Amino acid sequence: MAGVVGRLARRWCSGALSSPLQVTRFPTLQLHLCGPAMTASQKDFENAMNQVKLLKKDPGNEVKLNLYALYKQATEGPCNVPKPGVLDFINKAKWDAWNALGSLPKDNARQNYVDLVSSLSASSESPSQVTPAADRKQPGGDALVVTSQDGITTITLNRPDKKNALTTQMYHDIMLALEAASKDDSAITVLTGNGDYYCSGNDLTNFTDVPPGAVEEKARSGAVLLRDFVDCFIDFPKPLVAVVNGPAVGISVTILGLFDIVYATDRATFHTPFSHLGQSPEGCSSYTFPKIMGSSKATEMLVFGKKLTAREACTQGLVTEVFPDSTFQKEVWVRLKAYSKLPPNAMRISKQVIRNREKEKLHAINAEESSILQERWLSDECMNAIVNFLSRKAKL
Ligand SMILES: CCCCCCCCCCC/C=C/C(=O)SCCNC(=O)CCNC(=O)[C@H](O)C(C)(C)COP(=O)(O)OP(=O)(O)OC[C@H]1O[C@@H](n2cnc3c(N)ncnc32)[C@H](O)[C@@H]1OP(=O)(O)O
Repeated sequence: MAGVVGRLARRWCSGALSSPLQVTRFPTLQLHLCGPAMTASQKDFENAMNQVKLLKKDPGNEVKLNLYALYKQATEGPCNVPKPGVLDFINKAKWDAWNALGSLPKDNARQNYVDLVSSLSASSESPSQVTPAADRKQPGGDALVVTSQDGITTITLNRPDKKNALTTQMYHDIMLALEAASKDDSAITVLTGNGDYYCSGNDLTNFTDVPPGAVEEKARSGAVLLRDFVDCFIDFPKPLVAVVNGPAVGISVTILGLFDIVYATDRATFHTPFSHLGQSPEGCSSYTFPKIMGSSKATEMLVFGKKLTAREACTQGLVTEVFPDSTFQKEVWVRLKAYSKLPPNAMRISKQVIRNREKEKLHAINAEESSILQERWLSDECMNAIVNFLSRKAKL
């Protein structure tokens, strides 16, 4: 369903469909500063277009028409195309909605569009009231959605139909998103997932389509990608929070040791089945996990693939706090919004004080783990496990 809504949302945003309602707009920091008379900026508008992609509920045809009409009015001005024929129902409905806006100025239409999207976001169950950062590059389609509001930049894994498995493109995009978040004016950065999973780890199809004779090169470039990816987490300068909205597998679990806070729904599980996959730990977990939970508990997870419940992971110190699934989103975002109002420089510096003395060591561990994994990817154990998954013979 989310995928369908997302696809529809893209169509509206590209002007194919569309929208208005008078609603209370959700104020951004920028608009607070500018005062109430300001209208939405182009950036707010583009943010709102991105936000539509994250709506979990289909808002219904009337709202879609409103969105369409406001989008057209904001970008092209008053309706300027011939009225479609009476039997061309869909285009006529769209034309009527746009035409009904009359001579509404573009600025007002833009503002109304932002207001409407804000009201839809607030009433949906997704991380509430976050507005996408329009200036962020979001390549690779919508598999990654970056949003920014209230001092929080949120990076959302958005492949719910694939349990948010990470494609190579997504690794690159997450690095770009972290790079941008490290420099933007947000105080806190969040990683979360859309749908019932947080993340099912590395997309195992990353191992397919390797031309004969190119396996070693693929493993080498994979190890470079992994190392660069994990380095970005080691070096990330602001408080980094994982909002674990469901089960987590593989690399999405191991890198949690590099986050500053991990909030989890009680539905989440934490699973690192590396031996089952013929692989070995990454994300600095060979160091962070024993440090966090002691070496025998870390061995149960990383060597024997023991799956932890959210509460077990919290007891072991991997998770900061567990929330009932029914109130998870609400409680977590209220908490994070409060934290995001703390002085950002103080938070950055305190994070540095806590983390910096470990950085060099973590980079060395990351390099070592990546190099070991490069060898593992070439092993029969690993290749068999991937073939078994892809041929639907084995799941975790
Ligand atoms: C040499 C090349 C290197 C490339 C680049 C490397 C970059 C760095 C790599 C870092 C190392 C990382 C290691 C890990 O993360 S190990 C963990 C890998 N993950 C898994 O093994 C999970 C596999 N998935 C499952 O076991 C199950 O899908 C799961 C238990 C997660 C859910 O089961 P459920 O029954 O609820 O749902 P489905 O299986 O039906 O899943 C729905 C669809 O999603 C697809 N899916 C899910 N997870 C993955 C995945 N990890 N990779 C690819 N596809 C995945 C699944 O196939 C279904 O798809 P279809 O609907 O099309 O069948």
